[in-house]
Amino acid sequence: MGHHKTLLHIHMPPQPPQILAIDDEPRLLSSLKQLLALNGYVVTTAGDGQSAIAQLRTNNYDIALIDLKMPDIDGREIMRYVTEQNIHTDIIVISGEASFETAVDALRLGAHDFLLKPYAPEQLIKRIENTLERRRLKTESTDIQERLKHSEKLHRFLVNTSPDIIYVLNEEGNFTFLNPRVQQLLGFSREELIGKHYTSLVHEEDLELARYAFNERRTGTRATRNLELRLRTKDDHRGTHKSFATSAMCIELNATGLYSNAGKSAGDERRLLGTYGVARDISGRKQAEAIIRYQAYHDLLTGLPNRTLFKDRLNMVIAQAKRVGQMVAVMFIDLDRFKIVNDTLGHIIGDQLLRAVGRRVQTCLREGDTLARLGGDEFVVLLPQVTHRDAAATVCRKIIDSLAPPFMIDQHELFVGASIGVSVFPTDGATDEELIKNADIAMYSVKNDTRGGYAFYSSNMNSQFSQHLDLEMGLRRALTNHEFVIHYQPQYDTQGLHVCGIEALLRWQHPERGLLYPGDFIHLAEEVGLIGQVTEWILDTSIRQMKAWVDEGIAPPRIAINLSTLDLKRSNLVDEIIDSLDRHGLPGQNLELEITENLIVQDINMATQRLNALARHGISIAIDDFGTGYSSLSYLHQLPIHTLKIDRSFVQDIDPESTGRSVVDAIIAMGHSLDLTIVAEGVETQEQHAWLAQRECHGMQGYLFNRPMPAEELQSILKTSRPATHSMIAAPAGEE
Ligand SMILES: Nc1nc2c(ncn2[C@@H]2O[C@@H]3COP(=O)(O)O[C@H]4[C@@H](O)[C@H](n5cnc6c(=O)[nH]c(N)nc65)O[C@@H]4COP(=O)(O)O[C@H]3[C@H]2O)c(=O)[nH]1
Repeated sequence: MGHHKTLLHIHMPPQPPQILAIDDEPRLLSSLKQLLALNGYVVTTAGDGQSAIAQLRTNNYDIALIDLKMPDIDGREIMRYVTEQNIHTDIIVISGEASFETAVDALRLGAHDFLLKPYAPEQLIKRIENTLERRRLKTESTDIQERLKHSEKLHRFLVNTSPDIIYVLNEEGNFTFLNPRVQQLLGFSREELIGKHYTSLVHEEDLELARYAFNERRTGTRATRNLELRLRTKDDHRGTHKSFATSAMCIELNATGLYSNAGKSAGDERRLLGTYGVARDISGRKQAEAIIRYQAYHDLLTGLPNRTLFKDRLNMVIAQAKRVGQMVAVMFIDLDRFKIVNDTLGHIIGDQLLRAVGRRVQTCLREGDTLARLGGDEFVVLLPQVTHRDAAATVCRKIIDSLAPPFMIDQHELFVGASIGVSVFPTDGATDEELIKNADIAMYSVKNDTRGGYAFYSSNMNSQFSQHLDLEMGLRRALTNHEFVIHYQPQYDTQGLHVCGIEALLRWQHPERGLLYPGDFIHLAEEVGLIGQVTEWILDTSIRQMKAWVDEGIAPPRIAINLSTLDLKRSNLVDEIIDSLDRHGLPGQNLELEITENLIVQDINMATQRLNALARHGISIAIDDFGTGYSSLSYLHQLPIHTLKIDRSFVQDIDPESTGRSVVDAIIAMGHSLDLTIVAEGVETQEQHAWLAQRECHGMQGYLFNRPMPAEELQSILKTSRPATHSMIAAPAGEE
């Protein structure tokens, strides 16, 4: 802005006034010069009109003293020149003509003063001083005007470029001023709005709120501050602003009354002029708030409502159902094989699966039903209006059917079943908490018996559930409290004389419930993610036990340890086992790992890789429960398998004329042809033993010989038992 110059020159030090004296009489001119110099003025002289004009053109004079009558160019012409050229020199005419006309003429031509010859010197000095004083006042006032202009410009600039809408209303509430921002934010042009009532800009639902605020008359602390309002936007103004509601924009308003004598003394009359207001666009902030609110009420993974929103809706629905006497159903859905997918394929696939499940379940629901995700693989459904239980049952079946076809995720074909528990208001609970809890209990009962399917809550499920919870809590403590023990069951050779193998079987010495068997808790340990630690403990404990026996001079046969389906999927399993063997100084030849067929079939590549790594360390692999699983025999060639264990259900079916015989026959024949060791489980009778011995089954395990027993008991058996000649016996390191 070029105004700085104007502002600056005020502060410059005053210069001595410059005077040009023009007269054709040299004597007069020199005495004039003397007089002025004496009074401190800087004087230039010109003896004729020509040289006077030349001086005026090139120099700045404050004052020119002009004699009207001159031979060449007279005083009048000089004055004309000064006016035409817009020269800022004040002129004092000194004339010998005393006529009134001459004086008026001179003044009309632009002279500032008129002095009649002859004059007293002090008269001239007085006139000069007056003229200078007038000049000074004039410059000062131009400066002030300049400054005012400048500051007004500045304010206009501030108002016009303000990010906020700034407006002024008159006393009636009509717009008299609006800054250009209104057009950018709301789409209305200023011309359109000037003269209109403010209500034309306020969203209709906020009119009441805006009253006395948008047209605020109060001032100071009582005026409107930070009031949130919605303003209307022009219909064709969609998308140009960030507001999510296209027909409204959220603003924050500050407004105050405008009075005529604002800031003046108290006695003066205050006259209302209108309102001055500033409206700030807060749609960005509103949007951020909306996102935060969304996050607080939604599960970000699936975009479904979360527990908070679900409970909110459930409470509303319960209140309504109470009034009209209706039923409400809450379903608790738990995916059956989700954990396995998540543990083995990773959470990225797991997340995708959850989203896909959410989408499928949603297709089974109607508008008005709510599907929410509580976390993990737990979903809940709210059916707000249920006429009878069958309706809820139908939805359950629909959901189960919808989840039956495999999910294709990242080239994995994934099967996830669902267990659903249902609770119904008002019979199964009066509050949101109760209904959700009881649906959860019903879901657990489904999981416990069948897995997959649905069940309605019934009060006797409660005790089962609390037992389940107790068990879960107890299990978490069992490891640290040393409540696990291992029982060992020997395996005998064909004749049943020599111990040729040992199986380690886990027991839980529960502080209240006594000795628990794996069937009671292994599944739970898998579910709550404790199985890894449990396996590690069994491996370490049984390897240590073996080493202790070796050290005592007992040559123990190979020990078999059961792995859970989840164990083989752990990438650190192989290291864990080798570490444990190394730590106790026991060779891999002493160890056998029992795995089930299902595990291998699920991921044959991974199984091959891990089992080969184990086999390289001399560890042998046994297929447990052989014949009960997928029975896909093809994998047997690929894998380093050493032993097949015939499931006890077949062994116990070995009666004359029964089908069990032919199954066992087939398994044994196949084992022989593949050069595998065959061990029969659950041998309880002499007949079974005899029959198996006749078929040359290599090993036998069962109550006929021994039940699983504590280490000390087995130790005495091992001491008396002579090592069998069969290859199943591991040669203790460094012996033979
Ligand atoms: N009826 C009858 N049963 C007999 C006879 N002889 C042995 N048994 C039982 O048959 C089961 C044999 O173990 P499994 O098939 O590997 O089946 C095991 C195994 O799959 C699993 N398991 C046991 N210990 C562990 C372990 O440490 N880790 C893992 N992951 N699973 C284990 O739990 C299952 C059940 O173990 P247990 O209850 O100890 O049951 C054992 C054993 O006590 C008999 O003559 N008649």
